[in-house]
Amino acid sequence: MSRQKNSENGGQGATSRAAAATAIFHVLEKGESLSAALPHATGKLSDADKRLASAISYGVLRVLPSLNKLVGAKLDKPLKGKLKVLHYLLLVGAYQLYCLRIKDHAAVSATVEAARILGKRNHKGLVNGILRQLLREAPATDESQQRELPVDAMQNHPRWLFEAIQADHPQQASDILIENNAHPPMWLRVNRRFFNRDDYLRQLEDSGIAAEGDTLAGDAIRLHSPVPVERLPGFDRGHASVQDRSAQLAADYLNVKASHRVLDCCAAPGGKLLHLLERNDFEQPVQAIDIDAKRLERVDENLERAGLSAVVHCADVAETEDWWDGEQFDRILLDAPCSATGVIRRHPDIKWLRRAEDINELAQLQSQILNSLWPLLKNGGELLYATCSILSKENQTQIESFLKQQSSASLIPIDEKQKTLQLLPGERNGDGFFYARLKKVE
Ligand SMILES: C[S@@+](CC[C@H](N)C(=O)[O-])C[C@H]1O[C@@H](n2cnc3c(N)ncnc32)[C@H](O)[C@@H]1O
Repeated sequence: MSRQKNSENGGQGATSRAAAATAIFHVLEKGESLSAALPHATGKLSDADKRLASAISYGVLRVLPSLNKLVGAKLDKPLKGKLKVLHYLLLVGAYQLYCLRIKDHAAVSATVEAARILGKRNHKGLVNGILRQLLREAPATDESQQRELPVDAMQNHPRWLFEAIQADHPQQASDILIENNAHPPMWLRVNRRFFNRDDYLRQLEDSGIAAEGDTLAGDAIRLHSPVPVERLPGFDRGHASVQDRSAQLAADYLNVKASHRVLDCCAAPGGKLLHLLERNDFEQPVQAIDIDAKRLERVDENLERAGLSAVVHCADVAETEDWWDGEQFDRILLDAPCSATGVIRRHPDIKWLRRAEDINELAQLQSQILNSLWPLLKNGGELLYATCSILSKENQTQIESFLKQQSSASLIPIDEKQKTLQLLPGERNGDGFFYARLKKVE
């Protein structure tokens, strides 16, 4: 893996290295997601330091085994207990030396100083010694300080996941593993209420942001390089939102009309809900449900930013008696809880947080939710089942067994070639996603 461009000179910024080590510690030792651990770890840091801490922690989790091997070989004995955070700080140091364009001396001094911030002043010598050993053994090859981290895409996945991907996608497995370690592009969704996509592309061009539209997802724009959202024209007024192109296809496949009574299950943080509302003036409010009150706050924020509204319930969607008023729906979007194995390039922590046994449990939960929702659909109505998984147990196999159980369910093919749609990570530059369109027949 070659180095990412990074403008930070690293002369200061020990706090960002300490924050990255702390966030990684919380993911790997406490089982927190990186998106939850980072805000805690970075707290009051400057925006630039937050960005650096984020880039380092995401990067370390992408190539964790490669870094563990590199650093582990330099330690006389493993760092355990209260010293474990130092192990993660060493990974943070090694990641900078191998994968970021930060001058060696700046990366080393900021990382050594971070040991003090982490309360390990007595171990500054250890951190310094190991990072300098790494520098000696792998001198940078040219003026750009290029140094290659030996990365084996398979090795950078847990074995169970490698085997599951291999079993479900034997032809594409090695491409999937490589994509999972890549940096994902930034996709936008243009709000049709304000602009068509060509207008917004022109605004981006005027702002010096290079971008292009997707051929299938009509509102999707891919930026050639990611930018902070504040740079996006009209972002604070809801003119555009960040959403992967694969996720944007839900708004097409749900096949809604303004007259429809629509239910969005598992709706937080509201990406697909907002897309539906941006495109349609529904005659009745869309109902949106999620079990997670904290994540539902994001739905409220997103609705407010876009000046749109929906009826939002905090409930377990499978416990329909707790929230359903008894009137059936024309359309149901079920964006089911899943392994998220299609979005590993965006959330590399998934590789280390998920366990093999989670997949069967998730498949059972998805089946339970599907079966609980089916009676809520009108005859002739449609349910769109979606996951950001690439594993068959949650996708094709799940839908096949549902169709066997529910005689009133039939599949509407995605197009003339495919009954359901399994997108793999990186396909058309998008995330891994699955869609099945189910219709209720009498
Ligand atoms: C893939 S995310 C949904 C993303 C969302 N549809 C969007 O487009 O922004 C899955 C959601 O399912 C929710 N969830 C999980 N189990 C649930 C349940 N039993 N009832 C309701 N929501 C659930 C989670 O809280 C999570 O927000």
